[in-house]
Amino acid sequence: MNCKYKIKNKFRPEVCFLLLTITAHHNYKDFKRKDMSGRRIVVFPSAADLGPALARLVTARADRACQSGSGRFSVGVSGGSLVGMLSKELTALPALDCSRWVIGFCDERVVPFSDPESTYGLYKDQLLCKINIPESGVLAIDPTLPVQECAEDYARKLRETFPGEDIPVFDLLLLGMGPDGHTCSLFPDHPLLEETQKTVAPISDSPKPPPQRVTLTLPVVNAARCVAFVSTGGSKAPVLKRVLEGGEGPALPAARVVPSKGELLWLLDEPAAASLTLPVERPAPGAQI
Ligand SMILES: O=C(O)[C@H](O)[C@@H](O)[C@H](O)[C@H](O)COP(=O)(O)O
Repeated sequence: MNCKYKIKNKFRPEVCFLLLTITAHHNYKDFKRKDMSGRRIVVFPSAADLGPALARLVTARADRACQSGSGRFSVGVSGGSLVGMLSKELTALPALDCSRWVIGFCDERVVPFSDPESTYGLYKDQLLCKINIPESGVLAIDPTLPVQECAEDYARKLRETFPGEDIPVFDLLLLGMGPDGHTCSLFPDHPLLEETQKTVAPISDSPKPPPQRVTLTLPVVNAARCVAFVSTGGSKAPVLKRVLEGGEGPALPAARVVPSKGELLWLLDEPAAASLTLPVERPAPGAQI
């Protein structure tokens, strides 16, 4: 068969139409998965089903980051119920290599690490002591400092960890959301929601105890390459509807997480998603999200 015929045959109109149809279907599927703001809402039957998918997301983004220019994976973690889920799922993975990971805290309570309220303390016991992350890869606060100085010291640590970046760009931030719509330690109607200069801010009047905390500010959260909320349980259903589908009054803190360039994922279980009416994804068991 001469070359000319081969080329002619390969690009027969029906072949082109088939290729175009497949490409369009793939793009439509991808477009359909993301709503207009590039946000994806992924719903799992239960928190037990969500956990392994979260671990797959973290390790997939870690692999991607470690193979990128930086050669490392920077992830910010939150407290609350995420500590147990993330620790359980990551420590269950065989041969997880965290040697090039950097773990920061999206927010932290200014209490001694031995205090059961210390997010670092909980992660240290449940995760950090069980993975091969170097000590230099864990960005913990100095809880012995007064809250203002503690925030300034943490901002310094971020500057050193993300040299040359006025606003540190994490590869992945894992956020929770309270029943009042707070995330990190950014609470409804709090002046910190308007903070645009600081990367880390102190708060001394947290409505969720303990009162003294430090938190990443929205500029840092919204600079991340990927932000994934993890929210489970029926108690979150009403506020999730307001955050994801809109409602009266000023935007709640979780609704103000709109990454400027990065991806936004909401990982929910069915009880938390029960009040939603907008399109969501329900992945097959074991699917990569
Ligand atoms: O340290 C904290 O308090 C958290 O970072 C906080 O922002 C948490 O993510 C939400 O309160 C949701 O917590 P739950 O998932 O436990 O409801």
